[in-house]
Order: sequence, then C-alpha cells, then structure tokens
Amino acid sequence: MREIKHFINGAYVGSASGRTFADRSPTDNRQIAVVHEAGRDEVDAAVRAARAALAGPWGRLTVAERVERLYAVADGINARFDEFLEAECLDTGKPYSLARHVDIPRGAANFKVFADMVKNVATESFTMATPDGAGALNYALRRPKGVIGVISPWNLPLLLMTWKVGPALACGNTVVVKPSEETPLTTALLGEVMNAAGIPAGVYNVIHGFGPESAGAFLTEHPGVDAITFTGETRTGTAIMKAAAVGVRDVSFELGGKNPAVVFADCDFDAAIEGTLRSAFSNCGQVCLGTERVYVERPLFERFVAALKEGAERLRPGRPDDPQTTLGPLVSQEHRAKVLGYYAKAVEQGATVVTGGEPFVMEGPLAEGCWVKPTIWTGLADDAACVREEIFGPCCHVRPFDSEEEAVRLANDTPYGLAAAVWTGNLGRAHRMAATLDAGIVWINSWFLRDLRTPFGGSKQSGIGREGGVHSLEFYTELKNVCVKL
Ligand SMILES: NC(=O)C1=CN([C@@H]2O[C@H](COP(=O)(O)OP(=O)(O)OC[C@H]3O[C@@H](n4cnc5c(N)ncnc54)[C@H](O)[C@@H]3O)[C@@H](O)[C@H]2O)C=CC1
Ligand SMILES: O=C(O)/C=C/C=C(\O)C(=O)O
Repeated sequence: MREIKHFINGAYVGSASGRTFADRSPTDNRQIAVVHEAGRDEVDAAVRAARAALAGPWGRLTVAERVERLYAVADGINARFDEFLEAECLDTGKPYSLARHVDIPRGAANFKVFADMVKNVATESFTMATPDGAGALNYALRRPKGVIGVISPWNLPLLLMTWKVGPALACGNTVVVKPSEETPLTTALLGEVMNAAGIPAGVYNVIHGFGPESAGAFLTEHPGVDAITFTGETRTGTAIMKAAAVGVRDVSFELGGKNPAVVFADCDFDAAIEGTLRSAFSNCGQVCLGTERVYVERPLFERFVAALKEGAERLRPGRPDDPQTTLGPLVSQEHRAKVLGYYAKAVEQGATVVTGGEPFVMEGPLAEGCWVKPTIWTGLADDAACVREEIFGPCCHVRPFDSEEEAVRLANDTPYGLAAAVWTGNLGRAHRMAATLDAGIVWINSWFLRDLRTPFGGSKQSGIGREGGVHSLEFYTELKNVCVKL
C-alpha cells in the first residue's frame, strides 16, 4: 500500500498526530493509498518553509536560472510520464487514452509555457514632464507576490494544480499546495521531480487533508499566505473568500459552471455532434468547461438528439489501462450518489430520458466502482434542477429553440458564466453570439481548444479574475512603479 506524506521543505514527512485517511480507486473502490492528514502544525511548517525559501536561494536566482529549473521540472514530468499516467488514472479512474493526451502533457507544458512567458514579458514605462524641465522616468518592476496557497480539485489533478504552480514559480513565488483529498498522488509525486530538477527546498510544498476544519481551511486561514488560487465549487470559493478577507489577501477563483452549447441548423452536423459528445462526456462529464445544456435550432432537433444518443451509447466503460475504454467512472461514491440523485430528480421533474439515467452494471471488481451511464434528457422546464444546477457528471439536457434571440436568452439564463460553445456556419452570427453570451470563454465550432496564452476564467458566479498568459503574471506578481527624477 502506498503511503502518501506531506512534502515540506524538500522532504516527505508524516503527520505528527498520526492521522491518516484512505485514498480509494473509483474504478473498483479498492484502497490504493494511506494519506497523512495535515493539522495546523504541518500547515504552519509548510508555510514557514515557503516563506524562508523566498528569502533563500530561490529569491536570489536570476530569471534565466529560474526558467532553466522550470524547464527541468517539465522534462522531469516527461521523463517519468508513465508513472504520472499510472498515478493519475489510479486516483481518478480516467482512461489512459485521455490522460496520456491531456492531463500529463499539460502538466509538463504548464511549466514550460510560463517559463517562456516570464523570459519575454515587458513592463510599462512612461516619461513625464516636471516643472524644472528635466523630466522624470517611471518604470514598473514585477515582484513575486510571496507565498501562494494553491487549493486544487480532483477532476484534472495534475493539470489544474500545475496550471497554478507553473506560473506562480515562474514569477518567483513559493507555494503550498493542498490537493483534493480524492486525488493526492500526482501532486505528491511532483515533489520528487522538484528535488531532482534542483528546485530549492521550501519552494514547492504539499500538505494533504480535507477542506473545512482541515488542511484546506488551515492553509487559507494562515496569515503567512499572501494570495490564494482555487479551482472548485462556487460554495467552496465563498468560504475561501471569507478566509482571504482576513488580512486582505488576493484571490483567483475558477468556479462552477452550467455551460451551454448552442447548435444552429446551418452547422457542420458531424463536427457539432463530435464536439458536443466530447464536451458533455469527456472525463465522465467532470470538466468545469463541459456542456450540460444543449440548445438546438428546431429543424435540427430530432436528428441531433438521435445522433447524440447513438454517440453516447457507443462510449465504453472499463479499466483505465484497457485501450477499448472510452469512459471512466465518477471520482467517488459520494459524487456518484450526487449525480444519481440528479438522474432521479430529472425523472421526477418530467424529463424524457433519451439514454442512460442509471448506473452501469459492471462485472467482477469493477462492480464496486463509481460507474454511471452517459445520460441525455429532453423535455425539462427551464427552471428544473438539472437545467439550473451544476451536476458535474456525464449528462446533458437538450432543448429546441426557434430564434437567435431565444438561444441567447436561454444560454444566458444562469448564475454561472464560465464557457459556451456555438456551432454555426454563419460567421456573422458566430461573432454576434460570441459578443452576447455571458461567459469567460466562447468556443466557435470547437470545444476545449486551449491556447495557454489566452485569458481563462469565468464571469458571474463562475469565478474571479483571469489566469493564462500575462493574466497569470498579473495575479502572481505585484507591480511596483519606480519614479526617477531626471
Ligand atoms: N473544476 C471544477 O469546477 C470543480 C467543480 N467541482 C464541483 O464541486 C462539487 C463538490 O466537489 P468537491 O470535491 O467537494 O469540490 P470542492 O470545491 O469542495 O473541493 C475542491 C478543493 O477545495 C478544498 N476545500 C473544500 N472546502 C474548503 C474550505 N472550506 N477551505 C479550503 N479548501 C477547501 C477541497 O479539499 C479540494 O481540495 C462537485 O460535485 C462539482 O460539482 C468539483 C471539483 C472541481
Ligand atoms: O486549463 C484547462 O485547460 C482546463 C481547465 C479545466 C478546469 O478548470 C476544470 O475542469 O475545472
């Protein structure tokens, strides 16, 4: 049995309390690791180590030296690709075919891309007139913000954690990471890569545990943390924001979504079906950018629903390492109960179940796993729970519309504003839709095409701030203006 310890000041350490919890595989519910649970003492030790490293060798490196080490981290992930792949798929149950192309390569890319960015970023400068005629020169310096608290979720554990840690380190900060209690393995493994890459002790720290009254809350409440970055549920974001208010610490939040896809009759039908299948069912629907509401122009509606059903029924659940597997389980029994609760509620509220709506019956050890069928509904009212609330499972509701105005009204009728997809062959309409949809990210005739230089984040209750490209640098640095009288 693996034993997962905290990673503090460059070394793996257990909890002084001896408290541990079980990490289970969602594939078959077997225990895969015993994980140490941090108390306030371990969190404090991690924050102190991070603070000391800021003033230590890390803080004295030149940008070029930092960049070189971050490249070594990326190379270190790639060199141990298969170990990361195995650990990520063991924790999440996701198919190797998915993690091999998305999670692990992005884990490495998140270090390289932001290393390149800090190498090339400029800051502004202004000359100004002064009464004596000599003038003055203003220029801005970017300085690390300090110790960054990173709270990461379970759906894309390595990808989303490194999406924060990569730019934070590139900007010269140090971090204390609290990975999700459901998926601690790859965050723990990254400590070994950090050491091998020559990242000084204390720059990357990891503490394990839960959220409220555990490691997550202890970290966000810790006065030694200068800023907090979080991806997860909107309600958790609210709790973290309250903690961050003490000491007036900065936050960057990427929160829930109830993302629409709008499909016009003039779309490329096959592309729209392929894209919508991916956006609704990839990672078993556990992607914050995923589509849970599909609006289809009426003339296309019946054909679209039939093709989507056929695609959903082609998905094959199975072991992550089986090349035939195209659908993993949900992350936990608790999450499965939540998703199945929505499946039951949809029926109570009058949905037509086009396909799915129930658990998969699996054989052998997999019978104990967190499997649910990909599910498509039609016929729900616009205020039904499954149309309003984030489910985070492999499911979507499909509804017809009759005009562009109606499609915009329906798509925007949500407290969330993370992502949207529009499928149309009409370029003018594509741009109109992009401008009027309330979302941080609008994909036209695509989904999950990610350029890491672009702003990423949500409007309304889907988040605060933007990360990606220079926007990450904005969050992870303080700009200092220097005014020189000439
Ligand atoms: N990427 C996303 O947008 C995600 C959304 N979700 C949504 O959230 C729902 C609940 O899943 P959870 O795992 O409970 O998500 P969560 O938002 O509660 O957990 C995410 C992270 O926050 C930590 N956390 C929880 N409460 C905290 C607190 N008070 N202070 C500090 N840290 C805290 C957790 O330990 C975990 O590391 C899911 O059903 C799904 O709808 C979950 C994970 C990712
Ligand atoms: O950065 C990405 O490409 C993916 C982001 C996905 C999420 O933030 C999520 O599912 O929570």
